[in-house]
Amino acid sequence: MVKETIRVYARVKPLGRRQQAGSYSVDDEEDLLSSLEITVPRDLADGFVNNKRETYKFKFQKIFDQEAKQDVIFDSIAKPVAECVLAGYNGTIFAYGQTGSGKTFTITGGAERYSDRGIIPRTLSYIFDQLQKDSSKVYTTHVSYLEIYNECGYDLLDPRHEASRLEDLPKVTIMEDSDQNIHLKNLSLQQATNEEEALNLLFLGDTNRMIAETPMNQASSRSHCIFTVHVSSKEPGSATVRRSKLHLVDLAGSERVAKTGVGGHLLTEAKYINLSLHYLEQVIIALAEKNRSHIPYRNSMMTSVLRDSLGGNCMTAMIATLSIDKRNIDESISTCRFAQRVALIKNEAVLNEEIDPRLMIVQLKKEIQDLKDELELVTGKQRTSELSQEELLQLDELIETFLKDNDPDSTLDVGADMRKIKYCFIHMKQLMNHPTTSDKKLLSQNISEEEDTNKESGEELEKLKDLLQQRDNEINILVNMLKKEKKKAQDALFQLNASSACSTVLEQSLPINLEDRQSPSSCSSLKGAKDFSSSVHRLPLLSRQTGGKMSLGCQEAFEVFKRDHADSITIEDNKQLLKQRFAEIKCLGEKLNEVRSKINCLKGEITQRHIQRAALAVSSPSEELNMFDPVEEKLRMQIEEEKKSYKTMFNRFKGLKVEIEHLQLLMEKVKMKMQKDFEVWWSEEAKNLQQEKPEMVTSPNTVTVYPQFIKSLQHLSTNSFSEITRVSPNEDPAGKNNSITFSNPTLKTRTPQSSSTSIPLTGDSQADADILAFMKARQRILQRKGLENK
Ligand SMILES: Nc1ncnc2c1ncn2[C@@H]1O[C@H](COP(=O)(O)OP(=O)(O)OP(=O)(O)O)[C@@H](O)[C@H]1O
Repeated sequence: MVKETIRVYARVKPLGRRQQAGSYSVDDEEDLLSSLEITVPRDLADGFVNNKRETYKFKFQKIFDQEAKQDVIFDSIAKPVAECVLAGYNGTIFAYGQTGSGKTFTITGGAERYSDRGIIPRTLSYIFDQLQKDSSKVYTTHVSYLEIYNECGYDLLDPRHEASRLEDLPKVTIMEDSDQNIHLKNLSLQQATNEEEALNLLFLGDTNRMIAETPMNQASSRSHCIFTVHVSSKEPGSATVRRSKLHLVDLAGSERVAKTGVGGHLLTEAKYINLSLHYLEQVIIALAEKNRSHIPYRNSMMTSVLRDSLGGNCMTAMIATLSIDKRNIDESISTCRFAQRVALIKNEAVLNEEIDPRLMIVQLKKEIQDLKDELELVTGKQRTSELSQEELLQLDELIETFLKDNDPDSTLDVGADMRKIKYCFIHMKQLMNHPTTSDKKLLSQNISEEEDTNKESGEELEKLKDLLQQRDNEINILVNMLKKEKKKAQDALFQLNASSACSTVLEQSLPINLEDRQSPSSCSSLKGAKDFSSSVHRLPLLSRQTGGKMSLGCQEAFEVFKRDHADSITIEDNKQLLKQRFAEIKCLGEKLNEVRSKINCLKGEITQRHIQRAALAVSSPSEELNMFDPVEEKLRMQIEEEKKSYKTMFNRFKGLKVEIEHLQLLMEKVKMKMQKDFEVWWSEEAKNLQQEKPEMVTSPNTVTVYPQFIKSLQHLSTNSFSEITRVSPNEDPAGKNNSITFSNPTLKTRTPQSSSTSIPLTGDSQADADILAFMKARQRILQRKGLENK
C-alpha cells in the first residue's frame, strides 16, 4: 500500500497579446515545494475580492510558468502516474481552472502543432511503448471516454451511434453494488492493442464531443470529460491478474456564475457546472478534515465516478491551470485556494491484484495430477495390467525422439507409471545390444554384402566401416548446417515481412497523395498528402442536414470561407509539415531496404563460406572445420553494424509514422471545426438574408440583387454577368430603386433586354437563395477585410 497526499501542480498560461499581466512571482527553492505569490493592487482588491489582502501565497509540488512546454509537463506530472498504473496501481490526473486557462490544452493538447500534444496522447504513447518493451507479461488495454454534462453522463466512444447532438449519444448511468463499488452502465470499453488504435479512439471521442456541442452547449467549457485507460497484466502461467485504471480528467470551467453574467439556459447550465464543482469542493473539504466519517461522494455524478481518485485507492495529481492576466487574477486566486485544500487529501493506493478463477482451476488440476503421480510412486500402488499396443508405440516414439535429441538436458518423461519406466529400460537395453536404426541396418547390410563379396578381406571391411562412419559424420555436419541456414532464412523472411507489414500499415493508415509515386522502394508506395481542399467538399455535417446533397453555391461559399478562415494557416502549415515528413519517411524506407539487402548479402557470403569449408572438410578431413575463420568473423561484425543502423533508422521510422498519424488527426479535427464554423455562419447568413428581404427571390427567372453585391459579383469569374439591369422605382415592389436585376439565360426570360449569363442560378428557390446568401456573405467578408486593412 502506498500512502501519499495528492500531488498538486500549477501551470500558468502564457499571456495573450492584448492581456496585461497581474503581479505574481514563482519561488522554486522553498523546502522542495514551489511557492506562488500573487499580489493584488489595493484598488483591484476592493473591486474583485472580498477582503483587503494584497498578497497571497500558495504552495505547489511544482509550478510551471508561462514558457513550460508540453513534454516537460508530461515528464514531471503524467509519467510518474503512468508508471504506477503500469505497475498495477490506479492513477488520476485532473486539470482544474477557469474557462480558457488551459485545461484542455494541458490534458488533450493544442490542435495546431504536433509538439502541442497534451497529456493523453503522450501518456498513450508512453504506455504502449513500455508494454512493447516488457515481454515478461501479457497486457491488455482498453479505453473509455465519458462526458458529463448537466449531471448526465454520455459515452463518447459508442461505435453504434453517429452523434449530431449530445442527446444522440448513449446515456451513462451510475450503479452501485452491494460492496459500494461504482459501475458505469452503458459506458463502452474499447480494446486498443496499440498506440494507433488508442489515438483513433481518442480522436473519435473528441470528434463526437465537438459535433455534439451546440452554441448553447460549448461542451469543452461546460462539461467534464474523463478519458480512462484500463490496463490488465498477467505473467504467463500465473493465475494472478493486475488491473489498474488511469483517469485523465478535463473538468468544466470553474468561474463563478456571477462573473459570467449569463442568464436563461446558460444560467441553468452554469448552475449545474458550479453545483458539480461545488460538490467536488465539498468532497475535498470533507476529505481534508480529519475524522470525518461521511464523505458526500454521491451528491454528483462526477464525484461518484472519481470516488477512488479522491481519498481512495489511487495515485492522484491535480493541475491548477492559472490565467494570470489582471482581469482573471481573482479566479486564479480561488483556483489556488482549491488546490491548497486538495493538497491535504491523503490517498492509499493498493496493488490491484486478483486471482483469475479459470486459470486457477487449470493450475490446480495440474497440481493434483502431479501429486497423484507422486503418491502412486511413493506408495508403490502401481497398475499391473499390460500396456496396450498403442501405449507401446507411443513409448517407442518417445524413446526414439529422446535418443535423437542432441541436447544434453533433454529428458524422457513417461509419467509415474512403473510399467512404462520398466519398458523404457528394456527397450533401451535392446537397442544397445542390437542396434536397429535404419542407418545401422544399412550399415550392417552393406557390411554383410561386402562380407559376401570379399569374405576373406577383414581389413577391407574395417576400412569400409571407417569410411561409413566418416560419411555419417559428414552428413550430420551438413544437415546441422542446413538446419541453421534454414532458420536464418526464416528469421530474415520474418523481419522482411514485419517491416513490409509496417509499410503496408503505414500505407493504409496514411491515405495521402504524394506527387512522386515512381520510386520502386517499399516506401515509395506510400500515398502522398491528401489534398485537403478536395476532401472538404464532402462537408459531412451540412450534407447530413441537407439529405446528402449540397448546393453548388454552398460549396463555393465554403471555398471562400475556408480561404479566409483563421485555421487555414494551420492547415497549410501542417500540410507542408506532412509533406516534409512523408519525404523523410520515404527516404528512410529506401535506406531501410538498402540496409536489409546488405544484411542479406552478408549473410549469403557467410553461408557460402560455410559450404566451402564443409566441402573442404569432406575432401581433406582435418581440424579445418573447427578452426576460427577471420573472414566470417569480419562478416559477422559488419552484419552487427548494419543491424544497429537498421534499428536506429527503424525507430525513427516508427516515430515518424506516429507523428504523421497525429498530424493527420489534427488536420481532420481542424477540418471538422472549420466545417462546423461554416455551418453556423452559413445558416446565420441565410437567416439574415431572408429577414432583410424575404421577397428577394421573386421568380425562378429573375433575381434582385442590391448594389453592395455588385462589387463582389464582379469579383466572381469574369464571365459571370454579361448584363446587369438597374430596376426602376416603379418596377421595384420593395421600393428600393437602387436595386439591380439580372436574369438567368438558361431560362426563358421575361425581359427582352436580358442576355445570357453564366451565374449558376438554377431556378430552384433553395439553391438560388444559397447563391445569393453566398454573394452577400462574401461581400461582408470583403467589407470586413477592407475595414481591417484600413
Ligand atoms: N500553455 C499554453 N500554451 C499555449 N497556448 C495555450 C496554453 N494554455 C492554453 N492555451 C490556449 O488558450 C486557449 C484556451 O485554452 P483551453 O481551451 O485549453 O482552455 P480550457 O481551460 O480548457 O477552457 P474551457 O474550460 O473552455 O475548456 C486555447 O486556444 C489554447 O490553445
